[in-house]
Amino acid sequence: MRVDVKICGLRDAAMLDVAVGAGASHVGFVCFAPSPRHLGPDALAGLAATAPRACTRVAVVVDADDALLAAVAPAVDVLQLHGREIPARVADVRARFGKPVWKAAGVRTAADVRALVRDFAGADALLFDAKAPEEAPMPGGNGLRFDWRALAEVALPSRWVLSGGLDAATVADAVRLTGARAVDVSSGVEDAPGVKSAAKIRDFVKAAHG
Ligand SMILES: O=C(O)c1ccccc1NCC(=O)[C@H](O)[C@H](O)COP(=O)(O)O
Repeated sequence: MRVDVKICGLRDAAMLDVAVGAGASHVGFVCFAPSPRHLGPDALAGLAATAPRACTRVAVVVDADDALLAAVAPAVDVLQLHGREIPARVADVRARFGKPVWKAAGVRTAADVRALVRDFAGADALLFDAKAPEEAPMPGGNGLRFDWRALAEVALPSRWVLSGGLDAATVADAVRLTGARAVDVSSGVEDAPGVKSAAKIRDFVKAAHG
């Protein structure tokens, strides 16, 4: 079975086309003002509308309130909550907005992974990212990797996504070592923060599928 690939942090139609053409199954749009990949709700909706139906559109938000979620949810297929949302908030967002919810969080140790799996059984998928440094302005999109061995010690749910510091050079090993069926990348397919590279996107998807 082909590994699902989410190219995250897309900001323009040209790179969206590259991602879709390369074979990405998911495309991600970040709505979080401190991010160099930030799109406001209108820009996000406009770009998401151009994605083909076969591609799953994911909105990435951080501790978003209902007003923001109401603005982005109709434009996408999945809401990725990438902040300090608690399990009850995940359940609330699922019920209120009628979209699958991915809970994303930074992990460092097997204990972190175990806690996430235990606490967020109600999420439609878990996205394991690297823990951001305390001083980092963003909880994700930092190009940082965690020790994938943390995943091996925990019974994982059926739907989870491997993320954090992946690139074309590492993704095949990451898939082989973790058994991931879905991977996510942002910095690893960029030339600079927020500036996607067509060549890196193509290389990443090819390596993930390889
Ligand atoms: O990408 C961002 O700018 C971002 C900002 C705030 C929260 C989440 C963000 N990205 C979410 C993603 O799904 C990223 O692809 C994921 O964190 C991995 O990023 P990277 O390590 O740069 O590949």
